[in-house]
Amino acid sequence: MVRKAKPSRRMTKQGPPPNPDDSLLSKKRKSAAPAKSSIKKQRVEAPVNGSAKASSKSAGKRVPKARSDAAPQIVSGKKTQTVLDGFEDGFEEDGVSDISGDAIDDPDVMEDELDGIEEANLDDVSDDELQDDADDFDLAPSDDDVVDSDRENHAGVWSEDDDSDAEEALNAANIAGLTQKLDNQRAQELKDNEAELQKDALQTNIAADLPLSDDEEGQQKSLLAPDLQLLRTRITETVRVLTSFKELHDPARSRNDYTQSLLKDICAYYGYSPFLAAKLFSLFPPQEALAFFDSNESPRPMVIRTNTLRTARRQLAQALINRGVQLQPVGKWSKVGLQVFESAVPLGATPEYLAGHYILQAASSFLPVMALAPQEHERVLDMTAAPGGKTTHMAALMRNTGCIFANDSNKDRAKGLIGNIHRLGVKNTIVCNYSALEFPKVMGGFDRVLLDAPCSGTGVIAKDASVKTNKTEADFLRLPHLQKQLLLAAIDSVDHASKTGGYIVYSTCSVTVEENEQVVQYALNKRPNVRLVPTGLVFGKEGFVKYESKRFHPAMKETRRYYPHSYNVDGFFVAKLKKTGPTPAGAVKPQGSAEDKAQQNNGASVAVEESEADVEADVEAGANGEEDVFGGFDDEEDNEIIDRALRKQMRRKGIDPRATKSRAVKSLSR
Ligand SMILES: C[S@@+](CC[C@H](N)C(=O)[O-])C[C@H]1O[C@@H](n2cnc3c(N)ncnc32)[C@H](O)[C@@H]1O
Repeated sequence: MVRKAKPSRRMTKQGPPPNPDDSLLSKKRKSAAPAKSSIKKQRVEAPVNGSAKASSKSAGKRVPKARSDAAPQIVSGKKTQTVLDGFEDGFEEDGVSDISGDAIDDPDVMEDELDGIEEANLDDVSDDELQDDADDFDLAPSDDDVVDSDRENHAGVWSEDDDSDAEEALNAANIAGLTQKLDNQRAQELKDNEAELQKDALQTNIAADLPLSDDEEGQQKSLLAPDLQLLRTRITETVRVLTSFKELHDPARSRNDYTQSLLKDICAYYGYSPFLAAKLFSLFPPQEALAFFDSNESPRPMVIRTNTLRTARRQLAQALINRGVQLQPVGKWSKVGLQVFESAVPLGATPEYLAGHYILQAASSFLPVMALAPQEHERVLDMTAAPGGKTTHMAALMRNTGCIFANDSNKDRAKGLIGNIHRLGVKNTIVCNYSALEFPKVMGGFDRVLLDAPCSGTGVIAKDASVKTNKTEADFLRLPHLQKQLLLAAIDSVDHASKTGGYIVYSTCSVTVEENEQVVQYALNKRPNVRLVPTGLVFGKEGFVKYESKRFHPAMKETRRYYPHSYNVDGFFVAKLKKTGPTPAGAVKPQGSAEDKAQQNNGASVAVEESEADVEADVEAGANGEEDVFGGFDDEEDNEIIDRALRKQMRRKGIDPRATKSRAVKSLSR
């Protein structure tokens, strides 16, 4: 009987959350230096079973690293049992396509490995048999498995032929040498610790930036190390006051006063620019904001998506378990995700990886594709597709039928896209290399379009800490402008009369309102022939209908927001739109479409049906007596601000602002 240990926060399944609480407020901050992403680093120490420490140690013993190419075998009965627990609640029905003969015959599938995996079907094996199998493989490494380098080295020195004097002398010399070595090591450690403390103190720069009370100053002078602790305590205390302001505030200080000093502390503690700290802080109540900042200091769990064109999740799980990977289904909401807790092998280089049985993909990246729900035999456009995580997911859902156009404007990134398409055995996809802005002209009439837009990345700060400092006001003008234009292009590329679809999904890995609700609202205003519909996703927070002075369409609550502190996934936004009528006059028509031909033949404009969303928006606008209830979408004004921001940014990047605008835009959006 295997008892399950209470999982740590990092190992909890991704999905519907525990509420953020104070326990989340005690993580050490991470500097804004770009995070290096390596598989090793992403490894989560928490085990599937037992305490984190004990398990990671024993796993290290049980699974020698050099065994990545070893023949599949069950390494530990305990581990197998644990994963079976996961299978019970998470693997009931994979709902995946059978592995078609085609897929297996594909020359780039490793036949041997597939055979092995087919044999490892858990359905066919009883629990007892599994336990028996597991017992055959002892947890302790056998003599054959482990090369004891110490034993080899000492053999010459301590052989039975040595005479005892020489042995003693050698022993003494050995001990002296060892002692010296340990002393040196210790001295070096002390030096390193000192340097680390100094560095921390420099990074926080507290003394220079913040006015401190006499008490705090006294404490600060005594040692540099407690600075962070002091700062943390003050942050927690200020949040406490802001949360129960009436009861706890000092009458001499206003709410704004508290908020400003809290923001300063947040910048110092976590390393954000004041601009971004304020922007992100404004999205949440103070306590939740802190949980958000904290969660950006630790990585999200590593997740892989089963490629159901090649295998089934249960089979993949078994194959990886046999290689010493500890994993579990990502949560009930996904039938293809596996969360990896620890791996004895590099997950980007296993035979299963090379054979395209899975792709390393963040859990939240599943969500836009699940919302789009592409159907078999449809014609689908992925406007910004590289490196293809979502394209290949769509191909799997469509069981390699129909046709996907996978487009990306960046040629280099498109190479990665092509690589993934080949590795994963995708056969229904055409890769193209246009600016997606051109798309309705290049081709239209799609059943569904995915726009996974380029964005500021404020949802993935845990992966790329440089976002903390390198995003400026100009980025939050330039990016939303591009996103708005791209979304219009996406809408115009869809066939409103599609028998099976007519849907557009807009997503970003950013949490800012400017890049999400505001972009969707702009599209609702400009395209009365679309309306927001439910995403069909079983978890996620509602999009804002109200943010600061802005008011959005009530249907904006159908959009979904994802936060690292709420669901332990990357920050994400997903909106789903249904096209209800033809593209309005004046908008670019899909080339070759009936509307395009009609326009070219008659020079006449096509009538626009008024959508529900539009009528509602008009009614609301009228009721408020305002011209534009949502405000802030004045194109001319927008363009002027963006031009100015672009010129400024170009000068900073050393580009001549007198260069043509289109060239400048191109160079900056690269
Ligand atoms: C968020 S990434 C897409 C990730 C991709 N959907 C996936 O799941 O692997 C955004 C992509 O948009 C591309 N991009 C940026 N501007 C574009 C444009 N105007 N037209 C087409 N692609 C663009 C970038 O090269 C980048 O690959």
